[in-house]
Amino acid sequence: MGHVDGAEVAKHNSKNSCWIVLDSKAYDVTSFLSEHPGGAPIILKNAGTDATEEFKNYHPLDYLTDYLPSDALVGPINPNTFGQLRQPEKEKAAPVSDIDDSKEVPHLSLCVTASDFEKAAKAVLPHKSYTYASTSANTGLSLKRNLDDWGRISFRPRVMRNVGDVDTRRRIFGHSSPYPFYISPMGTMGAIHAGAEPEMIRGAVRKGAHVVVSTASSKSSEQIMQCFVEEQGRLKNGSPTELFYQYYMPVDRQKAIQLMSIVKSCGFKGLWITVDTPVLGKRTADRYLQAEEALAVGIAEESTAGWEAGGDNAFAPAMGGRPVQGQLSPHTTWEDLEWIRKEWEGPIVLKGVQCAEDAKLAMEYGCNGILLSNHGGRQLHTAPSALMTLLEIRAYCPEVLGKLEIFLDGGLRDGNDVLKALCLGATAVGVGRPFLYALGAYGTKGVERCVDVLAEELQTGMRLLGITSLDQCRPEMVNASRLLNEMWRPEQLSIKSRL
Ligand code: HEM
Ligand SMILES: Cc1cc2nc3c(=O)[nH]c(=O)nc-3n(C[C@H](O)[C@H](O)[C@H](O)COP(=O)(O)O)c2cc1C
Repeated sequence: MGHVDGAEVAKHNSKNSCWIVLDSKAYDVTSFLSEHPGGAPIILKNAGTDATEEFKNYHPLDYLTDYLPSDALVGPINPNTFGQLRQPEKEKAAPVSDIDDSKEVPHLSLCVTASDFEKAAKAVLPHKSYTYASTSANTGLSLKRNLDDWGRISFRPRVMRNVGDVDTRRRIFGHSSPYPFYISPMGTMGAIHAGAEPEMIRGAVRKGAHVVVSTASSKSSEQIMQCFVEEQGRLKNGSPTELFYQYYMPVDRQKAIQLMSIVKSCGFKGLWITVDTPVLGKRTADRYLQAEEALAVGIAEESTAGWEAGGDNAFAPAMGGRPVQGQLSPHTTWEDLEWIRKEWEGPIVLKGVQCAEDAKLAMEYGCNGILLSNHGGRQLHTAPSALMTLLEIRAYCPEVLGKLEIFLDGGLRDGNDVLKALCLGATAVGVGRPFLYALGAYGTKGVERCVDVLAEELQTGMRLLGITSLDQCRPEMVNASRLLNEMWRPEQLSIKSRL
């Protein structure tokens, strides 16, 4: 294949003919524009340029062979002609290359609650990145409910209990952590901080918090695990942090098995299969942004193309808000757990269980844990909060609580609230956005601070509640009447036996 000159590539910079240089090779991506899960505008802005560095912020180079048809390759770039390429536009929705000094980020000490990190992130992140992190489904009611429900349960504290020393340790599948909370899986951290997942992991390891790593990460599983091992090495393997893997099942069975074997060989301690995303929810803020971007580069008609509305393989890891071909299948069923179990011997958690019936099924299918979650309010409109689902489980299939490890996530912004979940039978709680915002605004230091903020609230909360270890959490320490009043009730009370 002959070499191509930069000047030739530079000419192909429109939606009618769009070439781009990635990893020193020119590609004709004209027909791929409408299929790109991250949207056509971002590629068009980089048409005729060398976009390798920006590309690597979002995805591994393997994607070029995985997702582009082989005839898209035009040829390697003539090495002396890089200077002839178009120069990328200065002002674009790029991931933060570092903290942007021109914008004011509050001093880290001013982040006193977990919610404060959002304000800081909003101040420094590019609009697109902040939108990606903060967006939620439809009218935003699922997200709002997640945030509100923690406050709708109150404590019933005991006094005079000698609470001088408190122990906040908890185990997840036998792996001890200093805290009963962990960092939830979130995709595309490269859009939030140039250090991406490794930056997040470093903060977690320094504090001993467990992390669930997303399939949709900006870095490969191997890179993430390598960073983990290096950071552990720096701390003489003294950190209790372990990494678990959040699994979006690829449609292609071979790829699904291959991914699982990578996860296994990397040494992740458990598989958290996301089951609330057969298709992507309607991410409203992302949609506005896509429409604006498309209008700005004059391709409004592409923005309503079929690939946006969903299809057989509909799934997009968050930011683009578009379905990704070949990713999670809407055809997944409970029976799939049978072959998954053959391939994966370690703990399996179903992430995204939202009613008592499914909690019971998860137990019957041999799962080791369930994560009660509505994906941070990013999927189904008016989905139940995790607390609501937990109350349902207590009412209709309490046997699940003794058999499975129970995790909750969504809207937790105060360490005290973790205690409410534990009193009602949870093992631990996942925290998402606060850590992402902390990463975006302050990198590793922000992640560490976010752990400290939650941990301090938790410790104080335990003392004020009158307990010194988490084993002492009991249902009678909380008043959940308000949520119980609104809990789902079967039309016929015999449902309990049918669950
Ligand atoms: C031309 C070859 C390209 C291919 C094959 C490709 C492929 C993909 C795929 C498969 C995704 C889905 C997300 C995932 O699975 O991780 C994605 C998302 C994305 N891509 Fe690309 N991409 C290309 C070029 C680019 C370029 C040049 C940029 C930026 C300069 C870019 C920026 C993005 C962004 C921002 C997302 C959204 C990330 C998310 O939603 O999580 N892509 N791309
Ligand atoms: C920006 C962002 C990206 C996410 N990416 C994923 C993902 O790749 N896989 C997944 O299972 N859940 C993902 N989630 C959902 C989280 O794992 C978690 O369920 C949710 O964020 C918890 O709610 P919180 O952000 O209010 O704490 C994502 C959430 C956010 C905010």
